[in-house]
Amino acid sequence: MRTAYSVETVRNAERELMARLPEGALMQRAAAGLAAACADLLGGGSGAGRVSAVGRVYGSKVVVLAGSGANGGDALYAGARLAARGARVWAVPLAADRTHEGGLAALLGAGGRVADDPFEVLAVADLVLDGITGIGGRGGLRPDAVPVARAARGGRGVIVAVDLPSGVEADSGEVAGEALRADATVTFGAYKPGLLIDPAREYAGALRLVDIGLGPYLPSVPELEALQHEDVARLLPAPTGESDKYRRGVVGIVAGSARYPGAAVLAVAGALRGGAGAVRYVGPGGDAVIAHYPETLVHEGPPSKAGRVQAWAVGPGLGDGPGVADALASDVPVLVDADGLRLLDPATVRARTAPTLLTPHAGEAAALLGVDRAEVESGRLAAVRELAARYGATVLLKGSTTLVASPDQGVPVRVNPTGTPWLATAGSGDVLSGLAGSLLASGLDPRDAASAAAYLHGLAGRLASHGAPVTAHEVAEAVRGAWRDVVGVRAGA
Ligand SMILES: NC(=O)C1=CN([C@@H]2O[C@H](COP(=O)(O)OP(=O)(O)OC[C@H]3O[C@@H](n4cnc5c(N)ncnc54)[C@H](O)[C@@H]3O)[C@@H](O)[C@H]2O)[C@@H](O)CC1
Ligand SMILES: Nc1ncnc2c1ncn2[C@@H]1O[C@H](COP(=O)(O)OP(=O)(O)O)[C@@H](O)[C@H]1O
Ligand SMILES: [K+]
Repeated sequence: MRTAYSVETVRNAERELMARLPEGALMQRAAAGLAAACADLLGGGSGAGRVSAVGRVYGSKVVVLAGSGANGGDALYAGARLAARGARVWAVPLAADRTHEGGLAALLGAGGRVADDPFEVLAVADLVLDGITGIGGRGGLRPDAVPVARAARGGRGVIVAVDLPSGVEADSGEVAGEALRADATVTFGAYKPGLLIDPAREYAGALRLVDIGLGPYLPSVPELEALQHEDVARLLPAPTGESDKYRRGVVGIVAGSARYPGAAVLAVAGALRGGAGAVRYVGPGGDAVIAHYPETLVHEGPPSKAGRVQAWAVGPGLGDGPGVADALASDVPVLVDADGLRLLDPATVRARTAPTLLTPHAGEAAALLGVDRAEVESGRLAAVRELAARYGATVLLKGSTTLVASPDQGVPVRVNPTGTPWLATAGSGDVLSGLAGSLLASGLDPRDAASAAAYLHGLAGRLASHGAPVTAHEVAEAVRGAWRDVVGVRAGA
């Protein structure tokens, strides 16, 4: 599990740890880890967007952009370490009289210099350390930092953000104004939410975490968590000798309409790959569904007359078709997506006795919240939390970063680490609905079902795409490969 902690939590932990260490020790740990990561990148270490051409630290040209806080201190001390290994290092202090004194002295003592002309050195730098702001930064870059940041980006050097790319909001992932896009970010003690959530995540490049000993002082519950293969493997259902199709769970799919018949097929395609023992389709698209998947049980509806299911997934391509209210009136978990989300009444959802899972994209989330789509996209974390609270439901917010929030207090939001922008293709959300509904039917709680489905769906997207366009149907077909990859089954086994 990868975890992320808010600025306040990180600062509290740092305070406790610092009280037990000699003055300045923590900054030295950070600087040592940062310098090691830079040496790796200068040596051609991969992972970052740009790769340094110099091949070694000795003789390389390094520029340190130093803001007025401790973030600048980290960068300057790391610069000093690189200078001691033979790099030519220039400092560019951005707040002349408030530069970290100890850091600057260390850099000058190791043979580094203050740049006479920042733009001249940025043009030739092999590596630029962005120490303008870290967790103390507020708002985008200040105007005086903007030309320097642009020159850094315009040069050929690898840009390494210290703790965070300067200009991004650590707690929310928002970017209010201009920020410095990095090739790699070396972060200290813990990931911050902004490093994992777009738009800020886009600015961070490859992530590296430097352990500065904060672990024992961080609370057990983070603000944000990202499942990894082993976490998802533990969640996925596996049939046993006792299993039969009903015990494995039956998922009901309410999707498709005369206008969108394909949505029924795609939602069923996802559901069939999701671990339920049977898929029951309810709606007008039964013929198309059977033509593609004869293993589906079909019924014209309404859902309450279609037979017992352990969970419903309602909404993809439904248009104004019926079925949402009927499914919501049931006593089993219900996933509501797409057209099912229109006019969804919070009171109806809150009154349900079984869990509800909503899966909006940014446009649907914006409509539910009564705000602009851009507001949701720039503040995903706040939007998903607000929706979960308002509806008393688990919410999976789709998009470039997929987030899953629980309505319960003190439960970390999950951020999905898999996926590819190639998933932005018509119908891929329908596949996700079916997949998540199937996992709900097989007994996962809504938060686990949503995050495991997003994980598999994102991985399937990557496997099916391999860097080329992919269709929703192919994503569904690749789910089995993703599942095997997650549970560690090798081909041929
Ligand atoms: N607290 C600790 O124990 C440790 C902190 N560390 C470093 O310290 C950083 C936090 O240091 P600080 O609290 O001094 O804060 P920062 O260095 O992140 O930034 C604060 C300074 O930046 C200025 N500033 C704020 N917003 C700005 C903007 N938009 N544009 C330009 N300047 C802006 C402020 O006026 C202030 O002087 C961390 O991110 C990390 O890099 C590390 O050394 C590890 C240990
Ligand atoms: N830029 C992106 N990067 C990664 N994944 C994306 C991006 N845009 C969309 N997706 C994913 O693609 C799927 C699209 O779903 P949705 O918006 O419901 O489309 P549709 O209604 O056509 O099925 C979701 O899983 C979403 O998270
Ligand atoms: K920074």
